[in-house]
Amino acid sequence: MPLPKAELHLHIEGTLEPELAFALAARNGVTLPYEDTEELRKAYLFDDLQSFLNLYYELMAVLRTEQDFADLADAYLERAAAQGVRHAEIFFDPQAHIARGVEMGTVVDGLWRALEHSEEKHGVSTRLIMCFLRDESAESAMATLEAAKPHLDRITGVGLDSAEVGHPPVKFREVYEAAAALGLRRVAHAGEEGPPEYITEALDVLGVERVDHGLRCMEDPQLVQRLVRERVPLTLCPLSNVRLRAVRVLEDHPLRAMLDAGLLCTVNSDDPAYFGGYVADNYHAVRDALGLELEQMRELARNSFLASFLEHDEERRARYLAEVDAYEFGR
Ligand SMILES: Nc1ncnc2[nH]cnc12
Ligand SMILES: [Zn+2]
Repeated sequence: MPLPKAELHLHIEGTLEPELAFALAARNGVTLPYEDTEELRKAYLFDDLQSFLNLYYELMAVLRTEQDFADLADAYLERAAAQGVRHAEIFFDPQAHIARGVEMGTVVDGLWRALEHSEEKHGVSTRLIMCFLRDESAESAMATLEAAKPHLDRITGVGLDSAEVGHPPVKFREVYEAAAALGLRRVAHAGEEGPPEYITEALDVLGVERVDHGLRCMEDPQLVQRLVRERVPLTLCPLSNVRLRAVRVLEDHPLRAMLDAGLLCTVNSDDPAYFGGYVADNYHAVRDALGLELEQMRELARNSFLASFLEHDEERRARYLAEVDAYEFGR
């Protein structure tokens, strides 16, 4: 049995495996510019975030109906459960779908079809986090928030993703203020490719409660001190960082140094269909590359529940934490 954990940084569109992409393409009469899954997999060699995003947005063309989104989410939840995930806070990118004529309601209702049965079917509790594309305008983000209003009973929070450099958090100040006024939780990608200043800005201007990635905080010791002091969780994605060349090899990943510094680190998969592993694969990869002790593996799992948006369900959080404490490795 794998170590129980929460996954807090997972783009549902990034779980689109080549086999499902081709199945959905056939179902929807969409032609993909790849002969087969093998040829598609050969395109999974990325130079940076943008080169990945190009393929990520291209493949989304196969997602058209509620059932497509339901199938996508259900496939993820099944895999996640097998990797020990007990709770998943799932990002989705509505603007990327709306741009193709797929409405917000289709996306949310479709995802919900899978999420509403997730506990009984997979033993995984869930939350949905709607991300704004930071390389689109602030006006577009605001219109997206407006379009989400009829669905807010199923959306826990907002996030910020896509191409980071040149799109600082401050661009989305008003949108985040409006989201906060609606009672939505706030997170943002910052410090993946962008500088440490983007992390500070995400905290001070957007009021985020968690930083997605936050990798580059290590360049600024004062920022590290602040993140430790304020117990700001970071949702790290080690295999993603290697594939998108934020770090050269996993052995160079700063995770161990970050834990030693007292940062509240979590390990997540980001876009597992593209980066060579789901969340337990990420845990195992960092354990092997960085020589993490079993107690550090437990710390990562504990952190994932502590950093989750489960506070309206403290009983459940306590149950998950107890499962981590009781977990025996190697059994
Ligand atoms: N790692 C990542 N960074 C920014 N935007 C993304 N969208 C999907 N994955 C992403
Ligand atoms: Zn991400």
